[in-house]
Amino acid sequence: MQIKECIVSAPGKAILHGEHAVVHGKVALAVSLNLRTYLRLQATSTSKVCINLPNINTFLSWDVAVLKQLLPDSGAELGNVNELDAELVRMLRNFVGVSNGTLDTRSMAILAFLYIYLCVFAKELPSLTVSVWSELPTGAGLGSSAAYSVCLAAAMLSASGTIPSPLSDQENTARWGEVEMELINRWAFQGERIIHGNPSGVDNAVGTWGGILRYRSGKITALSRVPMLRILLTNTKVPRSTKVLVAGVKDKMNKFPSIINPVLESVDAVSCTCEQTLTEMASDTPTPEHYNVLEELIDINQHHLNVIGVGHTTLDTLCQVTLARGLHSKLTGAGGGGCGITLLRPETECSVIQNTIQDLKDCGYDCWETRIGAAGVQQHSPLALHDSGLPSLLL
Ligand SMILES: Nc1ncnc2c1ncn2[C@@H]1O[C@H](COP(=O)(O)OP(=O)(O)O)[C@@H](O)[C@H]1O
Ligand SMILES: C[C@@](O)(CCOP(=O)(O)O)CC(=O)O
Ligand SMILES: [Mg+2]
Repeated sequence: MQIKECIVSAPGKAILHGEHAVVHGKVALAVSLNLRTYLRLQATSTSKVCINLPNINTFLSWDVAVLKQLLPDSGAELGNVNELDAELVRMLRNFVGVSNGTLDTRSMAILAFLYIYLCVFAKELPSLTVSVWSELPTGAGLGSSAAYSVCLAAAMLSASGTIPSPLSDQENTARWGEVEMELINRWAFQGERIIHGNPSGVDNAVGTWGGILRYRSGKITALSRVPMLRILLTNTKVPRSTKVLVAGVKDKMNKFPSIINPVLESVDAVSCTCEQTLTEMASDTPTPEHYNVLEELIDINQHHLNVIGVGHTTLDTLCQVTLARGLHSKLTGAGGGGCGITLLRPETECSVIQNTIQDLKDCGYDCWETRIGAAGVQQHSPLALHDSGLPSLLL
């Protein structure tokens, strides 16, 4: 099979409000980040499928003939785009040698890759090499799993000819149309399901569309009128697993439904109030009162997230250290460690920001000001990335 080589990228995300609640049908507001995952797919004639994942120190290859044995004899259609094929996942777990409850970083990345590869190329498995490299910290709440899944979906759909390349001759970087992005998003969601267990779909939606999104039960709305927000990102560097944290919230809901459900309702109201405030700020000149509301919402939500059991002492420290400088923070993503966001007000002085960053670095955290609203999934010409500082295996 003649496949089309390609290089794609997708952004990470920060959730402003609604993490965890969004898994249970509540509203989340999420923004794309200027940190991306890049994937290069190359055609080979080795009769092998190779995957290079330097961020997680994983370099593997399989014979195409061996992978063919995983396809059903009947020629029945494999996992369609709307549903995870439980039988294929079970076979892949056996093949990779992992149990159902595995949290192993490598196994989940490999399972997601093989699943999408087998489903998209089911008719004729090609030999190829896929290399992925990310600017995002892995497993820290910034949606690295979704950016990885979006890249896998975009590259394999494109290489198989299922979606056309959006790049014209003169272009270095281009984006797909709505129909193609819809398909990429759906396959990426299946990748997220393999990595997360029970994802809401908000992360892969941001990785696909980029920008600032409102997300509720699969309904994605781009917020076009929002003020330019300045945000500090802090990585506590405490490792955690989204899958475990999401399952923990579900357990708490089952144990104390009358206590936890109202908290999730309240998180929903926080997201809606934040959306309303952002819309007001974009239509009028943002006032200090608007920022006061945004700060209060951050504090309220951080308490809620602690109540549902996804806080961490390092995140408490983040909130205390930034509050000592007059700034408000909350965890972002699954919590339990990982990253937090801090809102910067327009009048916040440079020296305050620099001192806050230094305080947080002194705690052993990484901290930087981020730019939000980056483009969603893109295809690049090899030329576009030549001076980009990406590792040579991608160029
Ligand atoms: N660059 C990457 N290369 C390989 N696997 C990745 C990469 N980024 C993310 N992953 C996969 O995603 C998992 C992390 O997902 P998750 O626990 O949801 O955290 P995050 O908040 O970063 O999305 C990793 O264990 C790995 O399986
Ligand atoms: C906790 C959750 O709301 C976000 C998880 O984000 P991350 O994997 O921690 O980047 C889960 C989800 O929405 O699927
Ligand atoms: Mg994730």
